[in-house]
Amino acid sequence: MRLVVAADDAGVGLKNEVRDLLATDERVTDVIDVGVAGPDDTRAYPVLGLAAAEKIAAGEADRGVLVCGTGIGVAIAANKVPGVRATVAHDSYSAERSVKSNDCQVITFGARVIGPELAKRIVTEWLGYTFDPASASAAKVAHITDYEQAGAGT
Ligand SMILES: O=C(CO)[C@H](O)COP(=O)(O)O
Repeated sequence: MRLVVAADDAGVGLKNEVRDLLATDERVTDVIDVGVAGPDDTRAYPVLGLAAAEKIAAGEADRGVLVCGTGIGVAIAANKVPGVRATVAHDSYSAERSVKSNDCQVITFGARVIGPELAKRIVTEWLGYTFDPASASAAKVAHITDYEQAGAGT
């Protein structure tokens, strides 16, 4: 699995911890870090959330882990990229359902909300979940995709 990671200055510490963990996971073949590299880079969360989501939309990454202060801003930004589904998930059950129910490719964390050990545990679990396209959830996700592809609001 190819992962993309990104964070703003509020999330960079947690992002780097998660990135380093992912690099040691045998299920992960590649980790693309689109930044920021450190807290001195003050580019705002939408820049990083969009950059990471575009890697997924372009087929360069399979999934992403994004971090900002709350996880909310990067999730909103990532969800603006067609075909990308992102959510904050600070608990194990939500992380599981984000994949199994919603086929989310992106999980986001708030570095001001969740501690690094819990975030890393959730990411480790999250890597093991897959979406079943034959499940009853598939038609529900397809409804969203169909709306998006038809041109939202048109
Ligand atoms: O959490 C954030 C966006 O959801 C970000 O890290 C901080 O945003 P701000 O409160 O607008 O500075």
